[in-house]
Amino acid sequence: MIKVKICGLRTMEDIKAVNKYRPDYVGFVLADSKRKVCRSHLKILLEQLDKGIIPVGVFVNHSIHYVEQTIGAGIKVVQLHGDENDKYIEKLEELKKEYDFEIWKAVRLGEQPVDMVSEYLDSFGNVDGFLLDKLSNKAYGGLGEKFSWERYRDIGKKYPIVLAGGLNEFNVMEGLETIKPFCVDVSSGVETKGSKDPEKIRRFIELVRTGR
Ligand SMILES: O=C(O)c1ccccc1N[C@@H]1O[C@H](COP(=O)(O)O)[C@@H](O)[C@H]1O
Repeated sequence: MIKVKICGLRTMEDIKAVNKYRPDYVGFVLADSKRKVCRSHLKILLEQLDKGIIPVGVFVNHSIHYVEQTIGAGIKVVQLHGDENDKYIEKLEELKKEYDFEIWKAVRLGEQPVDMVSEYLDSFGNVDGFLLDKLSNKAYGGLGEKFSWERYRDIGKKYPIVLAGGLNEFNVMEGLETIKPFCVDVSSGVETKGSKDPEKIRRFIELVRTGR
């Protein structure tokens, strides 16, 4: 079954909604953003999160030390959404001797040639997933903008892909069909006036799981 990640949780109300509708993953943004949570607040939210839901930390060019401490706080997937390179990821992988976690590298797509993107993905060796998002000069992510799925449709066949960027209940089925990811990731598309909307979360998860 396709996995679902709901990203950008900030409040106890958000936690209650995901505990009720049960996505596979939830994301907490540790980077500068209107959705940023600090680590002490993250720990409080994680205490209330259903243990069957996997918590993902979204990092942008953080130090390895900071990421390690956040894994220590209970994060199970490290989503690298900045300019982290293969050397950075090699160092992070060292921590797998001590902690049980996955690494997802975000790749932000604009107009880059498909071959170049493939080469770039190959340079990362052992990451557990590639998260495809829209490239923008406004922010590293969370903008609710989609990239050209058609242009990159062959990438999904070769790599474990998390599809992100501008997903919502009206376009996610087309995204699944075109990119064939193992997981879809949504933040802006399940918000109303800047806050997570439990009803949109429910509809998004139900649609991905049942096709209706
Ligand atoms: O959500 C943010 O504010 C954010 C900030 C910095 C890096 C990544 C961020 N979010 C990630 O962006 C994608 C797409 O989100 P959207 O659905 O288009 O709003 C998603 O992976 C979020 O985890």
